[in-house]
Amino acid sequence: MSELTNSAVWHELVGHAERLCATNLNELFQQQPERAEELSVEALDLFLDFSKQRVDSPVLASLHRLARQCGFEQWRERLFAGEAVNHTEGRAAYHMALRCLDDTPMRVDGDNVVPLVAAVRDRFCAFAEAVRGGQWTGASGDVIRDVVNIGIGGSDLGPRMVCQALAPYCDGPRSHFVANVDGAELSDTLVGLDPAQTLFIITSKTFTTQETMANAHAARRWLVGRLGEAAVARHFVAVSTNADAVQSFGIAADNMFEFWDWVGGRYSLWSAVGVSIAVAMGAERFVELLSGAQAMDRHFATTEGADNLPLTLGLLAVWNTNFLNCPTQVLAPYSQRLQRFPAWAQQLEMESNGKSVDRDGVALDYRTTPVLWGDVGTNAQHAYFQMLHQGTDVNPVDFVLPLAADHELHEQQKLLIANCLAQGAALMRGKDADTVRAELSAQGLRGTELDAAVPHRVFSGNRPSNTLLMPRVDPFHLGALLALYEHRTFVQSVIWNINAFDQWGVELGKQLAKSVVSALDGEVAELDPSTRALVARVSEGVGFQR
Ligand SMILES: O=P(O)(O)OC[C@H]1O[C@H](O)[C@H](O)[C@@H](O)[C@@H]1O
Repeated sequence: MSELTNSAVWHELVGHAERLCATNLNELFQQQPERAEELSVEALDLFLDFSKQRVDSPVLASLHRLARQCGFEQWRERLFAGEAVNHTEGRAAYHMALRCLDDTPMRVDGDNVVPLVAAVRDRFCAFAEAVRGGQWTGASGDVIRDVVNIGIGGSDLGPRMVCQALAPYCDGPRSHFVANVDGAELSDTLVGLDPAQTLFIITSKTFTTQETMANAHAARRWLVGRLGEAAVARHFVAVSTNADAVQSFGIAADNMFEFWDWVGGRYSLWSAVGVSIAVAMGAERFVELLSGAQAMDRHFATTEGADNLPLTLGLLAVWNTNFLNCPTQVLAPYSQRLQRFPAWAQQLEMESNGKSVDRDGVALDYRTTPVLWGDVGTNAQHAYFQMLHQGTDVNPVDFVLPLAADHELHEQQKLLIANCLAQGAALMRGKDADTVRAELSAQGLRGTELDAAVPHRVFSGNRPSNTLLMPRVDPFHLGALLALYEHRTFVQSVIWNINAFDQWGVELGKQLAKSVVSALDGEVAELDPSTRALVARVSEGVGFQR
């Protein structure tokens, strides 16, 4: 047994879960009439209602004791002090320094990185403004109309999601994102683009990622084939920590924006990785995004206990995962603008906390991250919400609801809001057999027909959810929302005693992809019999042509 699962507070929480098994949420509201007011927390106009979670005051008190026992305050201090919390890579996880917009020193290995960060930000923001203003032109003097970010994982998901979420603020050149090594994405993107008016931003922390390099070289060939080699300097810039690889690719140091190894890929949209955002919506709005995140950092770093929003969200997730044994966690943004938010959060959460050994490498005897998934409401209601309401597993939902619309279709906004609130209510309340029976009887059903119909229409209810209200999807509040989820992820990692900032689990597949490429090229490669047989089959021309 681990120290964690053997601790008194862990046992206490297991006991609470057993106790609450017999109580449903509707009863909890009867026992605690002020529950809706009491089980809520607000920061920066983000209002979290967690009264529909299966918790009561003793559970919350134990969860906060668990956080103390796991050294939450000390770990938070170490994170904000720039210590090497990512110990398997010997690095800090200091994305908060990227959104430090004042002179507060933030040190990594004794060096204040804030001036360095500000200098690079000034450079890439000035570049973004020059592209937007038409001072940075293509090789033939044309204004840039289309910007293509080529990157994958953290070098894609963040900027792609932000540009979609803040589309109404994007008044610069059109932005495009290419991630997949499947050439279909790049080919489709290039259709209709004029090379003379197109700028490529090659975004890769390592500048060695196979997919990004393949797409970058293909884009380079496309451009050089039309405008000649000399045009590369005006049509390609890079964002990376690897200056040598950028130069070998043929991008001059002047056209590279750097970041640092203490910025994890999935935490990097705040760095020069966000240059595509700055080009799309302007430096001022990009800085607004940063300031929302910085405000959430301050809230997280300085607010104690139950008033701390990311801490609350993190502890609720731990409760649902480890004590109520919920297998997955659903994200349901009720906002078309936030369509890519679940994809971004998937990398954030599952790449950070998808671990099965603790910080010392010892196998865990408790679960870490559940599967995180979801899509926008109301679409998701007409797809998989059936399972959320009546399936055998209980999957807690985070409803994220921006209130103000940025369009004139106010009646539809009302419908959107109503649907979001109704889904949380339905998951919680359910509908019992007596109610169903009465409804069906009123419709004239009788006897065996009635008996047969009832079970299919019963909802067990008692299914937990959070409702997170935000005023609107604007740069400041989006920044705050994203930082909230980043810190929630960190809180969970502290409870689980795992390193949230490495991702060794993605390496093996990358290595094996190289072996498979060799095998497809007819070279000898060490492969298991199953994969060798598949290679032989695709090489014979079934669905694959060299
Ligand atoms: O930015 P890059 O170095 O190209 O990395 C892109 C992505 O690929 C890696 O495999 C990691 O799993 C991600 O954390 C990273 O964001």
